Amino acid sequence: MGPRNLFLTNSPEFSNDCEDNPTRNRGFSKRGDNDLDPDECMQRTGGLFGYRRSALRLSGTGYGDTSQSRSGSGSERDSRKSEAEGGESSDTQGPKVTYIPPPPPEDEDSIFAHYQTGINFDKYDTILVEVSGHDAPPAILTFEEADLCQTLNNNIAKAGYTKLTPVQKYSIPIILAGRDLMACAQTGSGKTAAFLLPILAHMMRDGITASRFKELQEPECIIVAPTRELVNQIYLEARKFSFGTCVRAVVIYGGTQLGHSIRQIVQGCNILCATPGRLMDIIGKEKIGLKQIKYLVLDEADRMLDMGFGPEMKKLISCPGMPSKEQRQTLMFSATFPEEIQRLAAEFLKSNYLFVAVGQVGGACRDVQQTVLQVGQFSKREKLVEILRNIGDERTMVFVETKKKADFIATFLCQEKISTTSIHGDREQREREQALGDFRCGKCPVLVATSVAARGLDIENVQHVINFDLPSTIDEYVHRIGRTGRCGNTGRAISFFDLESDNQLAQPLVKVLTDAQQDVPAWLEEIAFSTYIPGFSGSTRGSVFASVDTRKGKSTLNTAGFSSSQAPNPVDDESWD
Ligand SMILES: Nc1ncnc2c1ncn2[C@@H]1O[C@H](COP(=O)(O)OP(=O)(O)OP(=O)(O)O)[C@@H](O)[C@H]1O
Repeated sequence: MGPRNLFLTNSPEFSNDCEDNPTRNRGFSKRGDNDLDPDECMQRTGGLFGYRRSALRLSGTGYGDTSQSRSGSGSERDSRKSEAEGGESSDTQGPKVTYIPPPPPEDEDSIFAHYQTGINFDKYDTILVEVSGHDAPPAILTFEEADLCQTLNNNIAKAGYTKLTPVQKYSIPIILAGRDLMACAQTGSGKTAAFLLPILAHMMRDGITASRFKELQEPECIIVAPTRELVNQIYLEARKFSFGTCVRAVVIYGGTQLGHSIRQIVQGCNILCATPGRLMDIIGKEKIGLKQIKYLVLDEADRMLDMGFGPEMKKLISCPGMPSKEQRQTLMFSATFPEEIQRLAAEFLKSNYLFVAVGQVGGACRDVQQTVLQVGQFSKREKLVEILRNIGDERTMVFVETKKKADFIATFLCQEKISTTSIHGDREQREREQALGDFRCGKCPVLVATSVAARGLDIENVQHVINFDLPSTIDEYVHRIGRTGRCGNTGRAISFFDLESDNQLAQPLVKVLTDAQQDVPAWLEEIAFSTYIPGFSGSTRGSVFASVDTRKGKSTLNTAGFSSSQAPNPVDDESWD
């Protein structure tokens, strides 16, 4: 039997993958003493199905050293959603995790390495911005107006930032004014610096003293995000902007040795970047005290508050010592913010929080050229290979729906002599980081990923995103395609639309394409029309596509400070609502 046949027999296209209930897998598990990767726990506890190795053996497939060795780190059960999470929940049973991530490079050039803004960076200025809530401070137009300290200004310059992005123009003065904030801005438009810079400015103003070794550290700021790779990225940004200051940022996440996390913390910790599971474990071990918390940041906030992570976040804000919402500043950022999640968020925020929406809430980045192709399940692999051969060596992320399929497609592409690696929740953390590293440096220009890589990851030069499988929600689609077209650069997204399984997504997809001024195929419009649900607000399968702050009293401005009635609206306002 040739390799192709081998794959056919293993093919998820022919198998009936188990689909888990997303809530069953995550966020509700117990915690104890041992050092178990919460993510793996999630998969184990997810199903009362025990701990098994994947049936898909990859040895001898040519998938090579960039590939997945099956590590026994996860269960074979693939879940459409649990995986997405890439998730972190917490639990503490299972084998001891010994992985210690290599320390990031310490030299200044590496710390400040950055990629260039793209040709459309200046177009950000024309995007409409809505600010809702009372007494919002005016936007700033330049970094100088923010009046940050000299060290921060130096770091901003070394990072290559010369001009503020819209979300930064509005969020920085709001945070500097001490207000709570929910901010929604398109993917790749600089939300990370929008919260890091004003927090650091406050810390400098308050005269933070150098942290020292203590068994119990009391950070001033906690930043949580849904995936390990994302918190690590946020940490690297925090380290960059705090360079040369007394502020010490620390990162902790699942899949790494707990002892290593503790050692990082006890050396001093002002800003703690963490995935929820590891954070709660560390708090439980009394290595982190919450009394000094002044800033709580939820990045990818809609994800952090949904059914998967929401309970964990609630536990966090009710932990002993955590200052009440009146006593701390709570900041939430995302590119998508479904209305029902906005309502949940109110529990975390002061009642006078401000809401900043840059462009259409939940809208796709306009710098991404989106194409939707009708491709049936059985033609997808052939089409993928055809597209990848045309693309050549340009960096491409291929999203699939399940972990098993990620393994399968990555292996298949390697067999087709397309240098590929993969990232998903069943891979060991070491392998995940290796895969990301190989993709970042171009060693493997194709990264096959589940939704674990959909949010937040900022990788230079990703020119293409291919949705081999469309995700189950439109918000997920927006995040996935946002891995390209970042910071004013252009990118392309190609999505395979399967008439057998994707029709529910047609209507919100047409809306996202239209809002981003993309061509909408006639066949897709027809499907959207035939599946039209009156009153439907744009999303599918449980998530609602928000278009506004759920509260009243908004004012609409563009980044130059014009009201919406004064400024030309570049967006077709037609709504499915
Ligand atoms: N003012 C700026 N000038 C130049 N580059 C910037 C500026 N602000 C941010 N960047 C760069 O733009 C890239 C994207 O920023 P960031 O990752 O914060 O986007 P994001 O809005 O959080 O995206 P996502 O929604 O995908 O999480 C990063 O490489 C960042 O360093």
